[in-house]
Amino acid sequence: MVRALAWVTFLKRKYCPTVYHITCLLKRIEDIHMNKKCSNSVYAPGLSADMDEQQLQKIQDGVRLILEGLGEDTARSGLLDTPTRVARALHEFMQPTRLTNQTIFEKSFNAQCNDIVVVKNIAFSSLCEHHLLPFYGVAHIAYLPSADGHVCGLSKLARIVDKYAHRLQIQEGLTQQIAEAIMDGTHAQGVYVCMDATHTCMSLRGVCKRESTTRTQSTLGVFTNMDKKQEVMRLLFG
Ligand SMILES: Nc1nc2c(ncn2[C@@H]2O[C@H](COP(=O)(O)OP(=O)(O)OP(=O)(O)O)[C@@H](O)[C@H]2O)c(=O)[nH]1
Ligand SMILES: [Zn+2]
Repeated sequence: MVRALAWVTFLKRKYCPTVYHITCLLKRIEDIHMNKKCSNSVYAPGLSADMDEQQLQKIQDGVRLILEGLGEDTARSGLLDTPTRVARALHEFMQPTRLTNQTIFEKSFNAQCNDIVVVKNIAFSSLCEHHLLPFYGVAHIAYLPSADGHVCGLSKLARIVDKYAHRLQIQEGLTQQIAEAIMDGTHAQGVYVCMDATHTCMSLRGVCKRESTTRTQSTLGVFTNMDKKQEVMRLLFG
């Protein structure tokens, strides 16, 4: 290891610019490869790991146009930095972590567990792909671990929720993607995901039904059996 580091230092010193460019190139190839390989990649589709100047510029230009469309003076002091702020906020929202599903579920614990595990009330927020307005609520997750009794860390279920929530979504698709990711990642025998959410596109505009909430569910593996599903519903909702 020490020798390798010394070697890198030597190379950098001697051929610094070339090494630098090769390192960048390799990193870029790795990024492209990771994004292609993992349809499960955490990157929101269309966004690269670090928003480049071009992407930033596009969003900023779009926000400026929206402001103009709203009849605003984009040169007034209060709005000067707004396009940049919105671009950064959107980017932050759409890209919370670089972890792939494989990395999230890398570790498992041999708990000899052959019963249902339930995690309730995992708060999430997402953006409705129809109106680009937030929808937010809680996810409830139940899974029956793999036949060999391995379980995943509880926080990983919340990480998966965040990963898929931080992109443009409809609630049904989000629910399904979370369930499938847990099923694949933990080799579970069954997964049940239920999400309750408020859609601001429905509560604050349009039909303006402030109190309305939407419940979606996805049922995989053994839980598609009615008895098992009822068991899981009892555990989750009493
Ligand atoms: N199924 C589903 N529909 C959603 C979700 N988020 C928003 N919508 C709905 O998407 C629909 C878009 O309908 P459109 O008629 O194309 O758009 P709109 O004219 O803005 O519709 P209104 O909201 O009824 O004013 C609306 O009915 C929204 O309530 C979601 O997560 N799942
Ligand atoms: Zn909407």
